[in-house]
Amino acid sequence: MFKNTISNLSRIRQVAEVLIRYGFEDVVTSTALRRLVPQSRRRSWLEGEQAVFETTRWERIRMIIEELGPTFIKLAQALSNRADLLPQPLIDEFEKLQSNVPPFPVAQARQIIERELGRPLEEVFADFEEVPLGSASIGQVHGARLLTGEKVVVKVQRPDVQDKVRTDLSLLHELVRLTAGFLKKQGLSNPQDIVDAFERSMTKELDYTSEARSMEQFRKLYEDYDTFYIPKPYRELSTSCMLVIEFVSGCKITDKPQLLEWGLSPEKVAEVGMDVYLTQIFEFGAFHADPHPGNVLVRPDGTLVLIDFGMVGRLTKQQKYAFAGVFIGMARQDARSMALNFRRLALTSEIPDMRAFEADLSQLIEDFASLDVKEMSMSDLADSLQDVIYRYKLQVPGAVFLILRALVILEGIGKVLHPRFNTFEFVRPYGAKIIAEQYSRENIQNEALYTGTQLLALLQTLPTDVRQIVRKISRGDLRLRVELSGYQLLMAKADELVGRGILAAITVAIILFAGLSLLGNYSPAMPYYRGIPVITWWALAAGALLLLILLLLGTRRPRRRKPQ
Ligand SMILES: Nc1ncnc2c1ncn2[C@@H]1O[C@H](COP(=O)(O)OP(=O)(O)OP(=O)(O)O)[C@@H](O)[C@H]1O
Repeated sequence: MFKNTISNLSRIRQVAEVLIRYGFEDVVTSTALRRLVPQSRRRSWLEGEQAVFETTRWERIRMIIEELGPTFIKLAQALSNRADLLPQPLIDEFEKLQSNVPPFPVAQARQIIERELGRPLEEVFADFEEVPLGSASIGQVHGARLLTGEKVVVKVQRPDVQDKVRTDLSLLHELVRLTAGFLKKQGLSNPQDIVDAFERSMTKELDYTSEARSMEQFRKLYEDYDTFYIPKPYRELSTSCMLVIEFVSGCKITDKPQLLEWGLSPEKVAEVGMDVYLTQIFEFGAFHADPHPGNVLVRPDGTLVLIDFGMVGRLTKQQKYAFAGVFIGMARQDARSMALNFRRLALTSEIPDMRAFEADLSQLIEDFASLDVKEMSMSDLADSLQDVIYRYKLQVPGAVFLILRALVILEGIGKVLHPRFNTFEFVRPYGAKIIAEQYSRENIQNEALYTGTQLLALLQTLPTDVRQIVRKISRGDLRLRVELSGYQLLMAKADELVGRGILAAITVAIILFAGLSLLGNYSPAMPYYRGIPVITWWALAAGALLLLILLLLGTRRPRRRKPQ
């Protein structure tokens, strides 16, 4: 506890120092510097960081995040598709956030490897490359060769990264708690949920055994594919902060000159890439969530290789059908079906104003229908769908955002390889497949079996439950406690409705009685009718009519309001 507080405090100091160094405003005032920075360090900051002051505010925010380390970099990357929350120039900067950060010394990497293996490095590896192949915010990757001769890569986590991320996450939780009111006003109603989800994904990314498990799962799913390969993890040499994987050689998928030199068709490579991804999303419901070009390699024989399974998205079968249903609804220009599938997809199925929601989806369909297929872009569609999700505060599974982001990245890759690349042409056949799968005999049987099992469970417990109730009734000690939420409101409403009903009944009776009697029997010569002056009957009828109008106005339905 004490240790936590101390590390939190020292991290707060570090964060504050970085913020002050880069300045909150476009110019760092010398007064602010004088007050906050000791004389000895003031000059070096001003001289050493001169370039900082020539940058824009958005660039400076990106630099601050880069300097604050892995947690903030990953958070900014996760927020880089929230166009509803962040200004576009900041999103552009966040997209530049490179995972390439300077490597840490190889001596430290060796130390970590030996600690994790529990023996000297030479007892496992015949060679170990000193210069890393890549280094990112969480770890770095070294090439190596096992004593058995196999070429491998060793992914080693940065020293203390787990502690640092834990401290940052606790700071983030605290920050969100303190600013919840402000964030709510900015339209972010569930910041704590966002941080929770982020914490879950960071925790997974920090556990390399979870990455190894995902690789094994995907290797199994794709074992029959000869156009696609996933390298093998060496589980016996891996721990939560060190991962040994089979080495694969290949070029980046976007390296068109290299593909052409190998005699491969870039268009074909793009097709295979898209196919592999769409099967992950629409068939397996589990997908590699970070398909940036550095993670998708191509071998000289054209086989596609995916590396880095640190972030994997998953959809349940029902979520998968609902997600596909949104796309199918759109392709069929059916806003209602799109809306219903969105509702199935949302974790809370409440959509306050379904009609307005459907109207907005109709508009979205119209906007896209007016485009030529060539003009359609996945990134525009992803923006529009995300906009609808945020506007109606739909709590859709996080995997949905990951899919949209992955499809946008893939579209970018496709366009590099194939000038006329169109994501929608690839997605279309999957729609038909999904419909066929959803209504397959097997699925219907499974659904029926599930419902049947539920029913059976109910029938099994029913006789006992009924017997118990009957016994209580016969003993006279059955008590019912009914709790209704909004009971008071309900009763007040009921009172009001009963009052209105009686009034309406009386009014209608008077109108009928007075009106019909008068119309049937009235003659101008008649001063009285049934012993009452005719003028009184007229007054009664007019009063009743007025009452009826008032009643009708009172029961008028409130006007539908569009959510903001
Ligand atoms: N199995 C492999 N075979 C060959 N090279 C690899 C392999 N795995 C990783 N690399 C190299 O190491 C680099 C970093 O690997 P990886 O993407 O797994 O690490 P990371 O820390 O998650 O990085 P990032 O966040 O940038 O994706 C890759 O870009 C690639 O050059």
